[in-house]
Amino acid sequence: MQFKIIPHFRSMIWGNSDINVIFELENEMPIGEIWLLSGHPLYETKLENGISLNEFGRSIYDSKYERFPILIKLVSTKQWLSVQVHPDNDYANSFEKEPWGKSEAWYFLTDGEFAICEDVDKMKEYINNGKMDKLNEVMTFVKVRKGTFVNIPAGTVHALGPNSTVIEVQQSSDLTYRIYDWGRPRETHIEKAIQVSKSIKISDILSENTAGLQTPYFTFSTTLPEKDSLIVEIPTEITKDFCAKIILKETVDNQSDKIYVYNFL
Ligand SMILES: O=P(O)(O)OC[C@H]1O[C@@H](O)[C@@H](O)[C@@H](O)[C@@H]1O
Repeated sequence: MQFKIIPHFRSMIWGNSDINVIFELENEMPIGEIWLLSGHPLYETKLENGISLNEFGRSIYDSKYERFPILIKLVSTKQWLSVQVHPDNDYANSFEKEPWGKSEAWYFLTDGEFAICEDVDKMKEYINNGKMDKLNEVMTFVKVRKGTFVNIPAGTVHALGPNSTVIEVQQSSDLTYRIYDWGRPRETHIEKAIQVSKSIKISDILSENTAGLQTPYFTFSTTLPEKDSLIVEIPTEITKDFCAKIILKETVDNQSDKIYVYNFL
């Protein structure tokens, strides 16, 4: 059985107006995110048959989760996103009354760029000395090729770069603590960010020339699982009818123009 999921478009200051053109959208602001699959209260996606994702989820896992446990977006950029960090489960439970933190991972559909901070103590020094506009000095900048996977565990200080389009899989959370927004006037959340930031090495999160990656929360891959599983299938080419599909306990042929998310229940 397969169910198409109706996508939802979110404008972002750093978004990519090419997406507005592809989907023939009239929004004045560029679209930055297409929410492909979400049970999050900010936007709950519906399946093609009118059922909400959470309703569908409950028919599978009963009341084990308060909402569908993963959230999948297409993120497309023209500018840098903020330098930011996400909390882990413990912090989100204790201080945000949220069921989950936000570990995430990206698959680059285009060549692109991102940055992370490998030395959080140094970042704190810069923040304490008011050197916010020099934070780029404590970031490691990485250019990547189309087809690269990047894991961003909660606590990683990161920024997705301009002219990058990624499929982003994450725990179902919208908790983002911004540290620096490149001079744009949006709110920052420095105190919380400092509490949750961890030093992470590039070599531990970059997966080039691999079939995918596994996190404690999901598997994200160019290949299908060996055993029957609940699978989300995502196309790698963006066309007007671009959408994710849920595939339920069915043997599907591995297709080279699709990527898959599974092992998330
Ligand atoms: O705070 P801004 O720059 O708008 O970025 C917010 C976005 O950041 C990305 O890294 C992802 O975590 C997205 O899920 C999130 O919505």
